[in-house]
Amino acid sequence: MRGDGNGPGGTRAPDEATPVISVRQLSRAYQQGTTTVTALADVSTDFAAGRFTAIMGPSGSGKSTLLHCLAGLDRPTAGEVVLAGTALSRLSETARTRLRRDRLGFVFQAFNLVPILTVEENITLVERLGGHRLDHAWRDRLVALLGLADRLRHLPAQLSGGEQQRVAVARALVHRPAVVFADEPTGSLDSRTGGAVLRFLRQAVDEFGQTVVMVTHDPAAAAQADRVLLLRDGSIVADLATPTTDVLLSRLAALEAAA
Ligand SMILES: Nc1ncnc2c1ncn2[C@@H]1O[C@H](COP(=O)(O)OP(=O)(O)OP(=O)(O)O)[C@@H](O)[C@H]1O
Repeated sequence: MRGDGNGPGGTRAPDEATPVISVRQLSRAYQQGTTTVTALADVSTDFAAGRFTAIMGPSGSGKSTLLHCLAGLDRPTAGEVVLAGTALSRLSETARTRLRRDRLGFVFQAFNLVPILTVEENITLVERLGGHRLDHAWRDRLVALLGLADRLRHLPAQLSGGEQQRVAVARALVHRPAVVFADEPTGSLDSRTGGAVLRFLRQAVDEFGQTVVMVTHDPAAAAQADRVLLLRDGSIVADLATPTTDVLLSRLAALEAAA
């Protein structure tokens, strides 16, 4: 069942009514020589805790820019992101780095594992970096759920793409982040292994109350989400509740045709 269940390691699921991210009049412009490119134009929305949101849209519509601004990886030109109660614009670069490390989890298309560390060391990297004391029972549960128990001493290069992405997912969830940001998490995987990653993200939301925000080009992946935001030219043009793959395909085709 969606939206209820226990939080990570047995805590209560977060209150769905409380936005974990609030975005107000967010704009991001890039200067390219004498031209200004508007990547985001006056975006306002909220992301409820314990929900799975996908962000879709044609190439260049601003998906990555939005994700990067939400996660404090990029600074907007105007507007504000309040993440887990903290206004990002007020933070120094160091404080934003700390917030990303301590409160957020990231899954990228290219896995981004540390090649010289074992699977176990990659999963617990946050502990080495920040003196974070991890809940080892929760870590072991994640390892088991993601089918990684017999891979812990391997190096990333010894794993398949699907296994590497499952390690990245474990690393993203192990410190119980306020939000997991996933940028094309299935983009480098075939549909079967990508499906396993998506099912696990869905399970993390349903059973552990995790909040997930994912950028994807794949309508079948986005159809796993509770909510899909469609972007065009840096603006949200549709906000859809549990759309099917077919609905997303036709909405995206209409956006491409109108471009
Ligand atoms: N660092 C940058 N410098 C200049 N322009 C940029 C930069 N990053 C993004 N842009 C521009 O901003 C717009 C939005 O880019 P963004 O990468 O957010 O789109 P996207 O929807 O994620 O695209 P894609 O699906 O192709 O990854 C595009 O026109 C892009 O060229």
